[in-house]
Amino acid sequence: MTQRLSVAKDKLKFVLLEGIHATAVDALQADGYTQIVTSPKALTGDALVEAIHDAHFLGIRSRTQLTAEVLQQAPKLAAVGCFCIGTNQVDLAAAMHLGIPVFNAPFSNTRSVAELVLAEVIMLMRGIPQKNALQHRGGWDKSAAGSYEVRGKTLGIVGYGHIGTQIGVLAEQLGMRVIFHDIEAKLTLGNASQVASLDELLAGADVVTLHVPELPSTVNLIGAEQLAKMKPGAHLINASRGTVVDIDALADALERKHIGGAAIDVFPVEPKGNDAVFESPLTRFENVLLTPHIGGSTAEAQANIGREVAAKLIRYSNNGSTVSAVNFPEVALPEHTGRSRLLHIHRNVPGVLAHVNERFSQAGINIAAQYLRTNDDVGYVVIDVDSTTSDAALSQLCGVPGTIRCRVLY
Ligand SMILES: NC(=O)C1=CN([C@@H]2O[C@H](COP(=O)(O)OP(=O)(O)OC[C@H]3O[C@@H](n4cnc5c(N)ncnc54)[C@H](O)[C@@H]3O)[C@@H](O)[C@H]2O)C=CC1
Ligand SMILES: O=C(O)C(=O)COP(=O)(O)O
Repeated sequence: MTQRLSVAKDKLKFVLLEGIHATAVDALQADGYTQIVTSPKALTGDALVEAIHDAHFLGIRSRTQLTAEVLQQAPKLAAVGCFCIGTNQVDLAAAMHLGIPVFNAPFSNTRSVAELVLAEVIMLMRGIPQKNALQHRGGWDKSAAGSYEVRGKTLGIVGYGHIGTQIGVLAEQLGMRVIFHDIEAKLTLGNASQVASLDELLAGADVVTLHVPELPSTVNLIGAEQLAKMKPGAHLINASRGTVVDIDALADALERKHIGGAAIDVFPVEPKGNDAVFESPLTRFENVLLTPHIGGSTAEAQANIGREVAAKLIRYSNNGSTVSAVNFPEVALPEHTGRSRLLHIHRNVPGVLAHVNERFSQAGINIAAQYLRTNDDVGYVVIDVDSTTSDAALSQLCGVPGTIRCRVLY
């Protein structure tokens, strides 16, 4: 049956920043959404607030910083889609308290990162970055000195999640020995083995590659102390987040030639756009492969991410489902049942559901179905009622103490 949303699809505004792939626009249009504003750039400050002040849905990638202050200035915002893996650029707690679920694409670009890292392992072990730089200057260094096969060498993976595991599998196919360190006990794939500590990994690996999220606990995870524990001449790869490595300490370790080379894709401060200047203490080292945060930037990954995150925003908009939201109670919902559906987001204080049910009962409103999930801070309840009672139901629902947001979906 045709679903009639209480707000027509052509009244809902989607703002997609940072050059999100056209597959996202295609998916939204195919579902009947017409108000889609796109921008190739990340926005900051007043420009960001101006762009999203009347948006119902917002799509970003890794650069747009959604602070509590910014989110508060987007009163209509119903959900955020991060068209990438990392969600550290969003104040997730603030979004949750404002009743805004945040979705991401947890694995659409993992293969792209894994392939790049694998290529970098080989490039670093062969000393290609410095040979390439020399040759661009007219030099010629045909020599086997400092150049090694990866077969039989040890790859140390820090963070054995979606990306780390794929790299482990691919590296073993090249004949590498794989060890990893993770704060969780993990199912090991292939012949990989989990070592007891970060120190043990650093002491045993010929190449260390980082695949942890940005968290308070991963800031400067690799600093001077950790670099000193790496084998002399070993290589470091970081395609996770810039804050994970102390760049000055890395520059120092490279200067002293304790570290043989590095491949760095992410930086503590990244240029705001392709027309901005890149500055880093690492630019002076020819044995460092520098890339502009393109680990996940392939045609395949971006097209898949566009479809995947757009589908999550569409499902939340059409149906209310929060499955796979990263900051919100996850409620899985059946498709449209021919009744009216009401959404209620509330502070998770005792008695909210009792209040809802008491109010509905007193108003003579029959609840056909009710779905509830809570986390420590917020609750999300979805209620299906007979369509003739939806107005009365909404006014009861919005009067419940602790309400953050309430609306009729259809
Ligand atoms: N350069 C790029 O373009 C891209 C970068 N990324 C970054 O890569 C990160 C990792 O991605 P996934 O593998 O998908 O994440 P994931 O969540 O699947 O895996 C992360 C792993 O790190 C582990 N971990 C967390 N803290 C740790 C610590 N202190 N020490 C050791 N292990 C720790 C977790 O237990 C988990 O197993 C993302 O959070 C994102 O920031 C992701 C995609 C593209
Ligand atoms: O997926 C991620 O977390 C990334 O870092 C990729 O970010 P991007 O979409 O290329 O800005």
